[in-house]
Amino acid sequence: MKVTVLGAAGGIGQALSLLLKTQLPAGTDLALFDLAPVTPGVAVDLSHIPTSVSVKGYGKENLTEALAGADVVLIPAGVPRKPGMDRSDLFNMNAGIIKNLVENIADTCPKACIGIITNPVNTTVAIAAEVLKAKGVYDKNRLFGVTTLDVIRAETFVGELKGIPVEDVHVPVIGGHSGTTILPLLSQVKTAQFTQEEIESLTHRIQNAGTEVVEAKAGGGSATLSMGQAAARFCLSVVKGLQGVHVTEYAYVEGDGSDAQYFAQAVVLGANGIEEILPYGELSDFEAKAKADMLDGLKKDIQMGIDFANQ
Ligand SMILES: NC(=O)C1=CN([C@@H]2O[C@H](COP(=O)(O)OP(=O)(O)OC[C@H]3O[C@@H](n4cnc5c(N)ncnc54)[C@H](O)[C@@H]3O)[C@@H](O)[C@H]2O)C=CC1
Ligand SMILES: O=C([O-])CC(=O)C(=O)O
Repeated sequence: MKVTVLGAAGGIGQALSLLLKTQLPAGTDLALFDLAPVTPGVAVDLSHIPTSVSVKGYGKENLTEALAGADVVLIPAGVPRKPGMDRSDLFNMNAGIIKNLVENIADTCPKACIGIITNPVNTTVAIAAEVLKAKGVYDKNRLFGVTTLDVIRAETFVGELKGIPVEDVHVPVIGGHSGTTILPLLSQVKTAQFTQEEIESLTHRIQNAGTEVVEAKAGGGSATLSMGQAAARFCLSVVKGLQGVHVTEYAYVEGDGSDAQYFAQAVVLGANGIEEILPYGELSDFEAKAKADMLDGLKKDIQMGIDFANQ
């Protein structure tokens, strides 16, 4: 098994790589690629941790080697937000980075499962899909926008509010990964009941949790540590799936298109990536209205990615 991280020297990349070095199954090769000159040093640093995961760093001339034989590629390469910006403001900087990196994946490891972390996820996943299609290697069961952070935040906030252990909290989060496109389904939480006021304030907090971190970091970037944890959890689940153990995670994927072409929902991961997309079940009136109100925006985000990739 080989896992490659593109953007491995950044805030997310380093936290993620540390967690993968300590948690991937024994025998896994971990390849770290970034343009930053510190990248080989990050790999040497991690290589001193005594686990049976081998780590190698690759600088900007060695993307092909970093990707060769990869089973899973995680992409946190790109620019993060500063206070006052929306995720969509990152499009101009990050769209081209994703296009270029995914072209290289298509050429070098076209069968890899790809997890896109780079924002705006609503759009960058569409760019990646179009690039893979143009190269004739698109498999919708192997391309994911990583939305695990929305799920772990929702579970943390509900656990805190209700005073219940977070292990006992399960919150589906569907839709996309920005603002109102992030839709937590609090009506489906089995271990807690909410007043309408709590539903509204929790939904708002979950949708704005990224901004909460951006503002608290005061110009020093966005979520990196919680995102490292979220991406590690997502990656470990994909790896488990590839090894034949079915695991369910939420991710932004191409489904049946009944809501939007790409939509975050529960997916069963297996030996070929997505084995099954699970229905999200019945929504409360509040959730149904929130979904109806955000779909146009999500579709526009997706179209922007399609147009960019095909221009
Ligand atoms: N999906 C999600 O839930 C989340 C997504 N993000 C997004 O993740 C991205 C990365 O965030 P951070 O790690 O905080 O940023 P960062 O600036 O700390 O790290 C980004 C890294 O990407 C590298 N990079 C830039 N262009 C590259 C290229 N072409 N190839 C390889 N590496 C390249 C940079 O050298 C840098 O080391 C941002 O777009 C951010 O908005 C952040 C948090 C959550
Ligand atoms: O808010 C941001 O820019 C980073 C992000 O996607 C998140 O923390 O959910």
